[in-house]
Amino acid sequence: MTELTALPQWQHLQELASTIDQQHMRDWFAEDEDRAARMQVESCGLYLDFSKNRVTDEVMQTLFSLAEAQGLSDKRQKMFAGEAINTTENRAVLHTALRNVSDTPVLVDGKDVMPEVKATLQKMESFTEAVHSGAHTGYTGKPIKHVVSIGIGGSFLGPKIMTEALKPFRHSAVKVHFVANVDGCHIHDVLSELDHTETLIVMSSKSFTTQETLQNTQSAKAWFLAQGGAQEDVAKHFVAVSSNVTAAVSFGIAKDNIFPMWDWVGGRYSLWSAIGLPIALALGFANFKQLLEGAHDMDRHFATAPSERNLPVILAMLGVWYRNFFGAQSHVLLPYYHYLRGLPAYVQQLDMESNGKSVTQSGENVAYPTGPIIWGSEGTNGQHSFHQLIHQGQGIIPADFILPLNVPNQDDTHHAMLASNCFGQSQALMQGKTFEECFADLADKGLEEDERERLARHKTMPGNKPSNTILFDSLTPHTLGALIAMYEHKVFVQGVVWQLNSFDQWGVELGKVLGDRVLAGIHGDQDDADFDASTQQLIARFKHANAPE
Ligand SMILES: O=P(O)(O)OC[C@H]1O[C@](O)(CO)[C@@H](O)[C@@H]1O
Repeated sequence: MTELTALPQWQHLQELASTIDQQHMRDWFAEDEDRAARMQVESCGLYLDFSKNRVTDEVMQTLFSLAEAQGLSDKRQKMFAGEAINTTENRAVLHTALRNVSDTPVLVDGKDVMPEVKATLQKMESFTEAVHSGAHTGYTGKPIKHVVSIGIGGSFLGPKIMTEALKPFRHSAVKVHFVANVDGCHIHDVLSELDHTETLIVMSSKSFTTQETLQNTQSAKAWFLAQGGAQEDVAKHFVAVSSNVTAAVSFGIAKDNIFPMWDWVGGRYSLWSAIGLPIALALGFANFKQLLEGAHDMDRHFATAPSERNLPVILAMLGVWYRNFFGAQSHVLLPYYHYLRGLPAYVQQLDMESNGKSVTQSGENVAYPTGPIIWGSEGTNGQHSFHQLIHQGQGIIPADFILPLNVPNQDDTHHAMLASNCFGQSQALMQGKTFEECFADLADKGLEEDERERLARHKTMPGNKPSNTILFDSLTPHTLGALIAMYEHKVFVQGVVWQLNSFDQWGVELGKVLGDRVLAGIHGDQDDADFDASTQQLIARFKHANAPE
């Protein structure tokens, strides 16, 4: 395959970028009254206005052509077809099969995986209904009122953030709590509020080897027993989701209480699998199903829409444009909806664990920037904090503004203000305010000319800062499914362009191994000489502070 940077499309984009760097979006809007109408797309309940980007039609066409030159159509087809595109782990990548609500079979190594997927969904549905109806009780016969979901990374962020985002859809029978960190404060705080006879623990770990999740589950079990539960009562209160059924059984989870998943589901793509059980318990299975259906709609859109109308492809290629041709180091997500406040953290794992890589599929060092830093928080809070840097700081930070047009349980006053802030911010980022405008504004302040000039320089807003605006009618499970799947496919497209394997995460392994060794060092089971001088010093301080009196 031709080196990415040697492709004619890449070279052409470089030329276009140097011209566009001299132009201002403000002028484009003034000169081209069709711009906004042309640069908008709507599908799966999501509306995208991408007109406030530093792109022309020619740039967009060249970006789409670059994606094709990198094999987008072929690789997308391979992903949906269950080919082993995760080449370092020799695995298929089939989160799309988990939400395949059609009757189409999906083959992995010649075997249709859909019967297993459907059987697991059925098991989730029956269990959720049994908990909600009170058919599944705790060991004293009391109904389950609290669910504690224990898991980390993809076994935590998806369930937690989807449950939070869909708060208006919550089922009244149970309240779901989440524990991820091995920091004991978290599990202690959650469990200390609960009655063990009414509590169900859902332990979620694809690998069943993750230190944090194993330890938190052990602590939860110790709590359950200390509160008066007996070993034979554990089965009524502990279930697990894992692809490692053998390890789950030897840990002590009853076989019937294990919800399976498969190695072709990546952790950060797993909320659609049984990892979504806490979502179903929190919202009811029908709402979980709607989430899957929304994602499936986005899958169909991604697979079939031409690039010009394809939401994930457009977003991905705009990201490539800024990352590779304008030096953008990060991308900010700005959900203007309190319940969607967790979205930046969700997309952060999705994007940064997928494309935070410097070696191509074939093992060569990349010669261009890859995955950006993803960050952000809910509007309007960010406006009174970090937006300053987006407006007047150096470089560009492309932004996604995300807003539901309708919200539940609110009067219109708040929502109109929220929307006006959202639209006002993207407008300010785009148009800015010139030195001359700022200077004129200071005319009647009674200032000396040089003071007016000095202040106007500080007040000048460069503008020309890019953003997308994503709107939807209201945040239903269906819309949320489509929104999350859109970001998943955006990450996929960027991985294709950058020639990365977006589905492994070797970068997290060394820290785990060394962390285990340090733990052995703390317990005195590992020789000090095995650590560098700094680490020895830190361990010594920790041991000293925790030494028995
Ligand atoms: O579900 P598991 O196997 O416990 O893994 C949890 C998380 O840990 C990671 O492997 C990274 O450490 C993530 O990719 C994953 O989502």
